[in-house]
Amino acid sequence: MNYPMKTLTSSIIEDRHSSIYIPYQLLRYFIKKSNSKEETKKPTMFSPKFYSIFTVLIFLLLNPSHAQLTSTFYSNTCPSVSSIVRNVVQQALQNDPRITASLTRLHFHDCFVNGCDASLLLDQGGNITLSEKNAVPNNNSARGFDVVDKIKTSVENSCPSVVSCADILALAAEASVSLSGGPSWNVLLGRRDGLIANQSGANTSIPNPTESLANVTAKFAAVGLNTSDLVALSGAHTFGRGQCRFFNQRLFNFSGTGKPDPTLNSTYLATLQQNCPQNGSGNTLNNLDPSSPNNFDNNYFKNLLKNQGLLQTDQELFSTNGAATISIVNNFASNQTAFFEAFVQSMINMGNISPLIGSQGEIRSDCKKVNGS
Ligand code: HEM
Ligand SMILES: [Ca+2]
Repeated sequence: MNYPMKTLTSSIIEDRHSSIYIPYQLLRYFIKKSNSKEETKKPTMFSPKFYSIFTVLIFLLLNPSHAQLTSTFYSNTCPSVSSIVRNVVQQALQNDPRITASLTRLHFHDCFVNGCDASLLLDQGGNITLSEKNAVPNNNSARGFDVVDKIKTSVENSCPSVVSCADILALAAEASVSLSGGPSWNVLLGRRDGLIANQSGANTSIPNPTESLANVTAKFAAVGLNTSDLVALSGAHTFGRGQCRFFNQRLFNFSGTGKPDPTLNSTYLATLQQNCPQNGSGNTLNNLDPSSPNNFDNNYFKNLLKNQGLLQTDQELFSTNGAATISIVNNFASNQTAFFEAFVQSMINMGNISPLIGSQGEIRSDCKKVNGS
């Protein structure tokens, strides 16, 4: 399935956050000024008006801050990058049914910290004193780094020093979703790799699974994502696993009540209590979507309607009184196409979080370390 980009030009320049908003307003000002005069002469060469418009246009062309990610970024330098990435993910999937989920999560954990700059992939050592890999949300949890390295090697073999690790994470997420039965889309590319990691940023910016909907919403808002993005992207919990330690606070003594979380379906609760006994290993794995654990579909939302969300933050999307997220969950539960379309748009939104572009950062040759270190 392909999702054509919306009529971009008008929406982009009307968008106050767009880097070309200010020059656009300037241009409007000059046009208004010229229209307000009784006789509207066309600007001729060497007239002051011509220079004003000319200056604005030159500014637009030269201002690097309006450069953006594009789906054609590697069409000349690495035209088959998408299929190279896809092939390696497909290979890995043959031995590990979970890998597509794990790779999708890596892009999320990268983008929420310093933007989508592959900061997550840097190993601790040398100038990297505190890696993101060792941050609480990632340590003994984030996985798939070995497959990212395989993808990078395969891409470097065809197109050395051209494709960033940040773009590889975005491409791997798309390949993962579509190989698991979800939508396909044109990934926007042109990100460059950062030179630093931000462990404390990872600890604070990535939502944790026991916080309130208000908190999670605020953490999404902090990176420019709204409530619809939150619900759509949470739908990624349609595949992959969660360890007991991330939700066992719900099972026996929820918030000091001495009882389980009341928004847990009783049959589902019994299964989870059995799989995650008190004083058992917190590392035992559970399917995030018990109804279709490896398929990218809208069952995640159907589960929420039945009080079968695994994480507290999952169930909160549907069970928080009066929340704006409830109607979105209902819509996605009843309409998989609506979910897929929203998911694609929100993945693009997430992939656009403060990318490094132009001459910022670098193209790492090894995703685990900054070049020359
Ligand atoms: C809304 C806030 C979110 C919270 C609190 C959250 C939390 C978690 C937690 C605790 C796990 C289990 C990790 C483990 O047991 O090791 C998990 C797994 C996962 N998350 Fe999220 N997540 C959120 C949003 C997202 C988003 C936006 C995506 C992607 C777009 C995503 C994709 C995944 C995937 C695919 C897995 C399974 C990974 C695997 O099996 O390796 N999550 N998440
Ligand atoms: Ca599923």
